[in-house]
Amino acid sequence: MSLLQPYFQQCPSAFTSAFSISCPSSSFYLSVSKRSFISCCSSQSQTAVVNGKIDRKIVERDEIRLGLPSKGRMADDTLDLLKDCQLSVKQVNPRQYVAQIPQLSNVEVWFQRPKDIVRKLLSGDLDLGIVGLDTVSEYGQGSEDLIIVHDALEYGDCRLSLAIPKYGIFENINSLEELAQMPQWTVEKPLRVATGFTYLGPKFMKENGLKHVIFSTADGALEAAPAMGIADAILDLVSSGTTLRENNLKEIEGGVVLESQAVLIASRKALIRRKGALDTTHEILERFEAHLRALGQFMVTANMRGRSAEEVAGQVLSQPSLSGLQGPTVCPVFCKCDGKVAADYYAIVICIPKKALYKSVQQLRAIGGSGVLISPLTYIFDEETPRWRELLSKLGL
Ligand SMILES: Nc1ncnc2c1ncn2[C@@H]1O[C@H](COP(=O)(O)OP(=O)(O)OP(=O)(O)O)[C@@H](O)[C@H]1O
Ligand SMILES: O=P(O)(O)OC[C@H]1O[C@H](OP(=O)(O)OP(=O)(O)O)[C@H](O)[C@@H]1O
Ligand SMILES: [Mg+2]
Repeated sequence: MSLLQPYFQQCPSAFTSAFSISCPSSSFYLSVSKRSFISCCSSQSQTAVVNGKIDRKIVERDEIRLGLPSKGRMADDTLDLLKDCQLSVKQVNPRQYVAQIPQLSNVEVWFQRPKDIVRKLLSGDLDLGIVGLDTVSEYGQGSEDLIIVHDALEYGDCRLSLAIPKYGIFENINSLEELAQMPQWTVEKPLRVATGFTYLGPKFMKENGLKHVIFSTADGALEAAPAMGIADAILDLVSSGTTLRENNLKEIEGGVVLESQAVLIASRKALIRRKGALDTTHEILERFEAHLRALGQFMVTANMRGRSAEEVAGQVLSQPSLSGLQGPTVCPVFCKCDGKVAADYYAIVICIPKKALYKSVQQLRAIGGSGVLISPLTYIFDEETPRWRELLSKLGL
């Protein structure tokens, strides 16, 4: 029953109809239906039952609502990303939960806890949001109304991973398979897993054939549960691994449920039905893509001797790390020799991946490049981002 507690507290009236508990032959699984999340939220949407299905009408409003994490480790990085994309959020004071982005006049920012962002997207109270993929997967429960618009915002990296003690009966257990085969787990005495992920946890165990498992919830400091004797294993987020190490716990092969980072998500209904939502999403997506793409690249200019622009371009393209985004830009550099204006060398401009910086400089030198200048890039706008095409196709547009 403890698993139900957090949801029950928020939503007592929805309790009986919203939750389903099933006890497959020898295990205990709990699932919380998608609808329960909808009914748990104080929705502004209007609900009707059409052909036995809930049809949620979209409530008219002029603003597009973007949910951002109000606290925790995602909050500052999210504001930094928006700022880097020239979308600074103007919040009058930190305790005010609504804010504006002057560059996007039709957008209203609402600061919420990450899990509430997902719940409010499902209920129609938000249109767009930024949270970790772990939160979307846990609280979105595969809802078709949630669309991942950008799946890699390059911060908030972590993984949802199963961990067990390094000591005692687990000393020689190093994989999920070995854990599943331990004779200790029976119907009467199942493997006890402490987690905040009560949807993804049971789903993962079921998919991996672990039969005798029981879950309990806790909101934080889960790593203490095995040493306290409350649980045998934990399922929690890991990034550096320090918390696990400091608590004598280890991850196991096959025990990663999900790799997560920050993502931009949207409500499908809002994108399709709310005026301006798709255009705003396009602009935010383009800005994110342009900024994140530029983060990984340097702009390189260099001088090269050659008889023609084609000859110089040919030399540059002969080097594997110098092909640039679409090939090199080659410009003649003119000088006056013996009274005649002529181009005897060329300036080249290319983008190179930051990872290949030194290799690229070596290759440029090898083909006679000199005066190599490296500058950071702020944005790379392509003709059209692949993610925008993907979004349109997910929406059937
Ligand atoms: N150790 C970590 N390293 C990197 N990212 C993390 C880590 N832990 C959590 N995250 C990411 O940050 C998100 C928010 O985590 P945070 O702990 O700030 O909030 P929360 O625990 O979900 O909120 P609350 O404690 O109010 O329920 C997580 O959903 C995950 O995507
Ligand atoms: O692998 P590490 O880098 O050590 O990070 C892992 C820890 O980070 C998260 O907790 P958080 O710090 O968010 O505290 P919380 O338990 O209050 O959520 C997570 O729940 C782990 O406890
Ligand atoms: Mg946390």
